[in-house]
Amino acid sequence: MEPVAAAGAGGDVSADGLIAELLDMGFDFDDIAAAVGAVGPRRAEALEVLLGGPGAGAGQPRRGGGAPSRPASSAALPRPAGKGTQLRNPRGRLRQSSITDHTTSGAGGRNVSVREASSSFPCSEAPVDHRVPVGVDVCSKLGPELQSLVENLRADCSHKDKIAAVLQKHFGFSSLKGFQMEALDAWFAHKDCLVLAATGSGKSLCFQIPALLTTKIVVVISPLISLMHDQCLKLAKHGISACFLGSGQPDSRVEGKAMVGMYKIVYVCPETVLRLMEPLKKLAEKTGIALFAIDEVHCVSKWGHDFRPDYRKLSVLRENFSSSKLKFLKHDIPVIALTATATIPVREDIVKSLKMSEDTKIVLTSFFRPNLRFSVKHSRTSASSYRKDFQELIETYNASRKFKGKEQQILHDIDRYSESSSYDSLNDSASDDEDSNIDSASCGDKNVGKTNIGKTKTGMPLVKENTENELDLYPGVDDFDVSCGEFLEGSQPESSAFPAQSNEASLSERLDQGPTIVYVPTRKETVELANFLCKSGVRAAAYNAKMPKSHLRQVHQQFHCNDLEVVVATIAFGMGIDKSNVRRIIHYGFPQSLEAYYQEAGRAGRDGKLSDSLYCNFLRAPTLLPNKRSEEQTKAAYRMLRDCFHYSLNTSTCRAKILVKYFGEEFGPDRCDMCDVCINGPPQMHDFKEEAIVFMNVLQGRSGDETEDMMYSSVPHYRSGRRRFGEAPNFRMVVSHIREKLPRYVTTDKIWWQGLARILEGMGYMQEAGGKPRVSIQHPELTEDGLKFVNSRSEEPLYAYPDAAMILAMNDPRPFSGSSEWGRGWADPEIRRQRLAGRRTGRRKRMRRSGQSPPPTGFTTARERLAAILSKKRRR
Ligand SMILES: Nc1ncnc2c1ncn2[C@@H]1O[C@H](COP(=O)(O)OP(=O)(O)OP(=O)(O)O)[C@@H](O)[C@H]1O
Ligand SMILES: [Mg+2]
Repeated sequence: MEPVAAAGAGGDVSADGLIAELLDMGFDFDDIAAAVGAVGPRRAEALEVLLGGPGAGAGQPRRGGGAPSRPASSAALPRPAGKGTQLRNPRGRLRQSSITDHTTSGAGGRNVSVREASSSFPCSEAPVDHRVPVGVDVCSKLGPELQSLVENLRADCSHKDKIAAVLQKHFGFSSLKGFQMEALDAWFAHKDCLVLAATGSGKSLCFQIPALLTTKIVVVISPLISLMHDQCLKLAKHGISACFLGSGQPDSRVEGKAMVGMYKIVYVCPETVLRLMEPLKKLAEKTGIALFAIDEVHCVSKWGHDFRPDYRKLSVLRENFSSSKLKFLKHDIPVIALTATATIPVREDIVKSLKMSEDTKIVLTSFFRPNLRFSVKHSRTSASSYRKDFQELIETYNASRKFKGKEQQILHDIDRYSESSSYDSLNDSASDDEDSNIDSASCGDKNVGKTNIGKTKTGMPLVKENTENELDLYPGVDDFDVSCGEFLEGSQPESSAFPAQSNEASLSERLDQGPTIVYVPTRKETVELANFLCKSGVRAAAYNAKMPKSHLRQVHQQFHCNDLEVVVATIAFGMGIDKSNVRRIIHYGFPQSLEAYYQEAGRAGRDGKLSDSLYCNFLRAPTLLPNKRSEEQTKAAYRMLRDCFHYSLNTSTCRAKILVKYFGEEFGPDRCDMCDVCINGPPQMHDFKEEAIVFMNVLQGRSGDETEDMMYSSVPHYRSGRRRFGEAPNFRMVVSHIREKLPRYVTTDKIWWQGLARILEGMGYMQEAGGKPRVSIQHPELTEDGLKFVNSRSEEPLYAYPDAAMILAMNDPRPFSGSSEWGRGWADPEIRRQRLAGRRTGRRKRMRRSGQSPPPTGFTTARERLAAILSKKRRR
């Protein structure tokens, strides 16, 4: 609403400012309208009128000594949308009355316009004033600008009353958050809106409330079945009818019912919405569609962390549901797009790809989550040193138990899944994010057995294909999707949606620290780690997209009922999951981007209480999970992975600051005072000049002299002369060379030098040869600036903070065994035997992976194996 300028000389504030101010002071709106109408936007005089001071005449003082009282006229104010205003539809469900002309364009809506809403403020009932003759409409005394202002304000008050009523009735909240109100304002104004707000901030209400304010339907596009399921269950608990549609929905009646407007909120996966264009047009004409909401909209962008090609096609919504295309529409059906994880380029991509209107309202809130405590734990152990890495977590849960460490029942047959999951290499986990896998597979081969996991129904052995089909096929009433296909208001009482709800109190007492989600990169690890935790006495379960839906449903329910202490999951258990008391998120292995990390970390502390987000760093550069990507996307994916790696190694900048900055936000306080970096403080800065010069010299083909003076000695450049390392020296070779040639660096291992390379890369002195995308430099090469620096022989120091890997390397120096020592080792028969055994194991593993049968075992030497092969041949 545009502010109306102060009217006339002596006006001390704008009219709307004054009205807002007086409303804040507690005066009644009609009284204010009368007063401002009479004296204009002058604070002192309007107050005089309101307080019945000199010249107020018959004006009734409203503020007495206490709180302002509601005048008699307030009886005529529009009532919140309670039972009285609800209309019964033919099917007997309660429907909310309309409040704006959002309801007028669809045939099913009741026509209540802004004017009609405002007409429930009878201006003639304004308090009597000597300047306002009895019986004269106050509004008619106002100028046209003030009149429209007053009407808008009245409509606004009406909206707010109705919103407050549905908010309280359905969700039990007393008020909307600022950003939620802004998004609703955009909807009232028929505008498209992009909402960028922190995880757990309450974005869902921005599209759920409109469904309750009109007779129309809200269509929500969501990427994950688990997420749609979660939200439908919640809505049912709040008495709001909802359903979800997708290829996993075998009950075609649900879709039919949804398309004739039987559910207030219809969740659809993107593929399905593209198929349903014509039925949706009919729905828009007959019942009306209030809003299209595209949740987790970062999936639209190729540059986001979770690109879904079908999301990109959702521009059809803006193209097809506009008043220019559908003549029965008075306004375009607004599109609201929501996410917590969009960097600035991703935001631009979203608006462009969805063809959102030019006047799209951008609602942006801080990404900072003040109750999340970020920290990184560095470990040199392998990712499977569960005992060491999870001891603390096990103790946390076992501390309050009577029988400490008692093995817990495993939710699923762990051996069965270990067997099937042994096929799950890192490669397979890439598709874990696609819950649609579950979706589509469930409609697949109906011949596959229902319960037999070890063998198929036909007795076929458990091979990868069978396992995958079988794991995803659980048709029947017990099916994950079927049972949550439709949620009628009140049809899913709290207890039936979450059967163990009644146990919550006692269980939550025991779970004094709340549940934990551990994210691991592969499906195999979900099972292995869950197994380990169960055996250590923790109530844990695995969750990944390839598990049976009945299992996934059980995990969901038990997690929500606090029956589970730990869920070990892949990214399939990420986006949108809303459980208030999750206290700890542990990333055991690298996420693929900081967006994914922030998204998953955002599952914690949604009740506002202090929660931990711990990240385990194994000091190895993470690898990119295979996926279909263009060259450009691969580069972007590497960049995201590198940002993630650098975040974990950072020792000097507040972690919350890095995260919000990543999303383009300036972090006001500069530090969160909670993360490990803020608490421990940065390490001491170090002058890396000497090491940098040695490293850069060696890169240039200089052999690296033992004396400080020779640091700059001009040994022939490897490109022009000795070509010691070939065109692109390998990092390991460079480091071995330094360690061999310069005794003072003999205990300084590769991870330290990699840290130095990161510092030099950050300064623009070093890069990966050939510009290849890498997470960590493997073939270091000096840039122009690097060459200038090393040749300048400047006396300037090179101060920097050592990163986490460098600190760990300094605290835990590793002895160096050069190639000469390796050669000497062969002379020792025991070392030789061990090395040969190691080689054999490696070869056997490689062969098994590539599907070949490994050579027979039981031979200790190659000679024995050869003899066995020869005798076999002879026998033939
Ligand atoms: N106005 C409000 N007052 C109090 N609590 C609220 C309000 N709005 C939402 N919430 C609560 O905030 C929690 C998170 O809401 P929601 O799931 O919509 O978050 P989100 O922003 O979509 O998060 P994510 O990005 O993780 O999907 C819910 O449990 C909800 O009940
Ligand atoms: Mg959400």
